[in-house]
Amino acid sequence: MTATSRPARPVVLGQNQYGKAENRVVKITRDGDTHHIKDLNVSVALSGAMDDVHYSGSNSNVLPTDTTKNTVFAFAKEHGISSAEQFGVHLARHFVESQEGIHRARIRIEEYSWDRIATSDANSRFIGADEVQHSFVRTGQETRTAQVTYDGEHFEVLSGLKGLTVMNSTNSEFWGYVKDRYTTLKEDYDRILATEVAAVWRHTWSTDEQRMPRWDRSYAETKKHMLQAFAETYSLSLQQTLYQMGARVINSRAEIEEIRFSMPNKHHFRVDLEPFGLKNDAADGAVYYAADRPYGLIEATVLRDGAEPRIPVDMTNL
Ligand SMILES: O=c1[nH]c(=O)c2[nH]c(=O)[nH]c2[nH]1
Repeated sequence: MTATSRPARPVVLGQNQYGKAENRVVKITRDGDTHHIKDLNVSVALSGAMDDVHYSGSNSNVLPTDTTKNTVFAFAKEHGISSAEQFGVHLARHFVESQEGIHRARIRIEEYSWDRIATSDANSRFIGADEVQHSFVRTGQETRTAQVTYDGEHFEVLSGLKGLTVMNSTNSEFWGYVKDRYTTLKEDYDRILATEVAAVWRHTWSTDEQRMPRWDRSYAETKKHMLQAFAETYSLSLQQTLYQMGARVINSRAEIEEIRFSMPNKHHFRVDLEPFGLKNDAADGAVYYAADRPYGLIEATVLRDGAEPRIPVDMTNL
């Protein structure tokens, strides 16, 4: 070693996890001639005593990712899928409790929903007035999400949705903001407010002993409260609307103590039609240019007072 050479720095392994990502599992349940669809995208991430596989290549603690994939499909068949959250709880518990080397499991799920195709064809097999029992169209609505983490003692369940596009064609203003030498935006006293809501909310439920929420009902109610608050808020900013949506959920749902939103402001600009001698006032029903980018991006967490903020600031992967 020369006087100037330095010893190699010791290197250590940091956070690590592994598993099979994006298992696309579709489960059909037949109720007589009436079929039901559960369409999920399930990602498994496991961690625990995994130093050896990284340092020496010993696989003695490694449950293959292929096995985690098989487990997802086998559980769908053996136990069914009552809700994304329930399925996630079941899988997370299985991986941690069946494998000594696995200490933590995180299951992320996206759920795609389908609507029944309505038809009036007399030859079709109907459920209700005119719904076919086995023909569906993917709804253009939101994607439901769930993330379940289990460490052997506590579960953390984050439910959510993304792609829920909403618009108020009035009852929105934006004025009184800071103006500097670069500000050109005109104050607006009657504008369109539109956004594509992405939200993640954290349940207080964390162990088997306490009663589990009824996941599907909790989801439906949470979405309803968000939508009602969006529709009922006379908005002076998207930030204010976001807060009202979160507050409505926290005040209405005891099982939820934190909710985070990421909401792009889908700008609709009133078109200047003066060159054509046309007035284009909101009050008369205006024509707007729907810009897709750039967009304002409004993000915030709303919590029950005293609750700890635990939903990650960047929730794009949840
Ligand atoms: O609701 C809004 N919030 C803003 O912060 C903002 N900024 C902007 O240019 N338009 C808007 N609208």
